[in-house]
Amino acid sequence: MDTSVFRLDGVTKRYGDLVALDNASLEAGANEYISFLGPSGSGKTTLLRVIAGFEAPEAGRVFFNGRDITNLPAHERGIGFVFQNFALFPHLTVIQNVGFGLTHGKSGLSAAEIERRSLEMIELVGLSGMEGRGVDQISGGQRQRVALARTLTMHPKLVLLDEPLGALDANLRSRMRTELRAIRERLGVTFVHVTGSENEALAMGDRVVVLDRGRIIQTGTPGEVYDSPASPDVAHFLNRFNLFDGNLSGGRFNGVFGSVPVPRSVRSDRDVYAVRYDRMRALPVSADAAGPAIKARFVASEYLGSSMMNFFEAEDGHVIEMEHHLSLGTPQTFEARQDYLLTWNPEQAIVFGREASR
Ligand SMILES: Nc1ncnc2c1ncn2[C@@H]1O[C@H](COP(=O)(O)OP(=O)(O)OP(=O)(O)O)[C@@H](O)[C@H]1O
Repeated sequence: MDTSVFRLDGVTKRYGDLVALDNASLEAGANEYISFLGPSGSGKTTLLRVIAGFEAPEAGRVFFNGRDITNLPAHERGIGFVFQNFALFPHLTVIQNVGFGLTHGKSGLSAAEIERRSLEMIELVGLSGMEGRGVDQISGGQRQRVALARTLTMHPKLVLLDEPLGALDANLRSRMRTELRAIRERLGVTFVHVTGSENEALAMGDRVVVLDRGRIIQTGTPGEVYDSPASPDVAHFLNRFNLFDGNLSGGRFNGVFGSVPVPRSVRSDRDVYAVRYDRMRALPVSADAAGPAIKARFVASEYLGSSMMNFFEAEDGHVIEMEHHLSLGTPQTFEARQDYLLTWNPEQAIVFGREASR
């Protein structure tokens, strides 16, 4: 039996010669929160639009609640969609926007029932007291909540969110993240969320789906994707790894940092050595590093709230990032334009290569 809320089977979508989605297959269960992560143009929005029914795929099938909906028009699918720009009706009040789908659709509900459901959703998204305001009299974050409440009043089992937090400032974004998760848990809705931000994808998703050039290149929990990126591209999109080119041969990786034994490696079409930013250590340039080491010049630090990011530049121009979590104690300070020796424990590196063991 098909217990998934939605399932994609080999979906391909082309725009002329461009393959926007290439044989994408994916399944989501009830009450899951899925994030799509990928660089600009990787097909995230296209995937969302195919599920919603705004785009018809050239190949493959789309199932929703066990039913093949590939040829069903968007408005008959019962799938909620929150647009990037919220797409609210500017001349309507908050409550009129929230109740719009029920008032103008085929709900058959009485005006009193529509009002009750709209008020319930307005409360859920934390906008009680603002029902009568025009949507031009509320903030960006509040408009985002109106858009969400408008979708939720229709009681969809699946809600698609296209970069819903992109228009919000950092503070509001992190509050909305928490609220979206809470709403999901209260209503038992499956959310699919498109984001270009690796932080958001890792923070919000029960599962993260990584896209690149129209292909799904990895699906896993945030922990799995973070700890075991499937390819150098995934490691690159996560924006948490220093990546070094080189050569994997006979169980050793030869790179700019020397020749290092590689106990485990991941099969890939190219040889890349990845070290997480928070695994890097800086020693005085005269120190004798026992393992891999690169001489690099300190460029700048950036305070990120819970951690400090330090930027170094190697002699070949490669920028190397080193993160220090402030929970681990006071960060090291570095002298501008001074050289340091950057090193790490090779056990903690992730190595990709053509001759890899798996
Ligand atoms: N209507 C369209 N006509 C032609 N090409 C399109 C159309 N919509 C999208 N594309 C192309 O399809 C590819 C995938 O686009 P899509 O919008 O899905 O990417 P995305 O991952 O959502 O990107 P972003 O993060 O920039 O929004 C891109 O190369 C884009 O230019």
